[in-house]
Amino acid sequence: MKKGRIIKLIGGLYTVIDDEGQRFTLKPLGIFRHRNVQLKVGDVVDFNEDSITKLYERRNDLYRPFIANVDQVLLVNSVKEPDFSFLLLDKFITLIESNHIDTIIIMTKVDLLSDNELSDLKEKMAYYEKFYPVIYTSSKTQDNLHAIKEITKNKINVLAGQTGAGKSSILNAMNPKLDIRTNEISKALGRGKHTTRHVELIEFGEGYIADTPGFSNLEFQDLTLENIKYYFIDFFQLSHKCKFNECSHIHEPGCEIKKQVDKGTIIKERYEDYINIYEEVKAIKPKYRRDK
Ligand SMILES: Nc1nc2c(ncn2[C@@H]2O[C@H](COP(=O)(O)OP(=O)(O)OP(=O)(O)O)[C@@H](O)[C@H]2O)c(=O)[nH]1
Ligand SMILES: [Zn+2]
Repeated sequence: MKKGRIIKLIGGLYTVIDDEGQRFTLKPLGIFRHRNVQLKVGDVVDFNEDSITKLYERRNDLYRPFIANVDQVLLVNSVKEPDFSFLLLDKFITLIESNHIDTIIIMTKVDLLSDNELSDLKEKMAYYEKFYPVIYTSSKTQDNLHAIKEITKNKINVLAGQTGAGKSSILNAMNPKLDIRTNEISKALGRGKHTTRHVELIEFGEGYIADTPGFSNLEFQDLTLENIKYYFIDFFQLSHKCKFNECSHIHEPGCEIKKQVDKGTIIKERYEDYINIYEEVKAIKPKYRRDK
């Protein structure tokens, strides 16, 4: 009996890799099907010569992308082309937090900004650095790639970020062995494969990354209005100071969050994004329309 991790699924056969990096092609025992358990890429399993025999408990379990035991999301933002957007950043963070996964913020294409532009952006982003690791990089100049290597070591990573942000380029810069042109990686990143739920873990520095555009579609269907305030972890940490226990930080008197926004300790972009996301979720959840 051996233990390993599922890194690939093709035609009902799973590729499992053990601690020594040896790969095995296996099928699952019938018990999984009988119990209606679907094994996923990322799963930790026991196996014998030809079959997967046991599934270990999952740390987390995503449906889109179809993957288990993700350690962290590398949220890729371009500082330019396309322009950096606080709203997009906060939308992605909200979705990632709602899945209880760690967020690493990657700010890429820094080669496209002047020193002044970059230091202005860094000043604002310093607020986020209190809550999330923020790494500035450029796939073009290979600037600071070692910081990405360090933070992804021995982890299962998923990429996220808007189209054109520079995700494939980071993949390429981190894993030149892959030697795939960016647009081909784009294909490998799952374009058109959503329906077949293809996911594969590939080597990324000294860790793994899923070759899927995780969280690329910013859908808030699964969020509830009441929970958004928990996904803004900076708000959550201060919320015990709000006058009302279940303060939504929007219209209640004695709201600590609004106080901090006025004082400038919470940047106003962050608060505006919260309102924006709140209103968006409210609009897609008809049941909230009646009472408000
Ligand atoms: N100057 C500069 N250009 C970059 C950098 N990284 C990526 N690009 C360019 O930005 C464009 C988009 O990069 P991709 O890596 O394909 O972006 P992506 O996030 O994978 O995009 P999708 O596949 O559409 O999701 C390409 O033309 C890249 O050459 C960078 O660090 N500096
Ligand atoms: Zn409040």
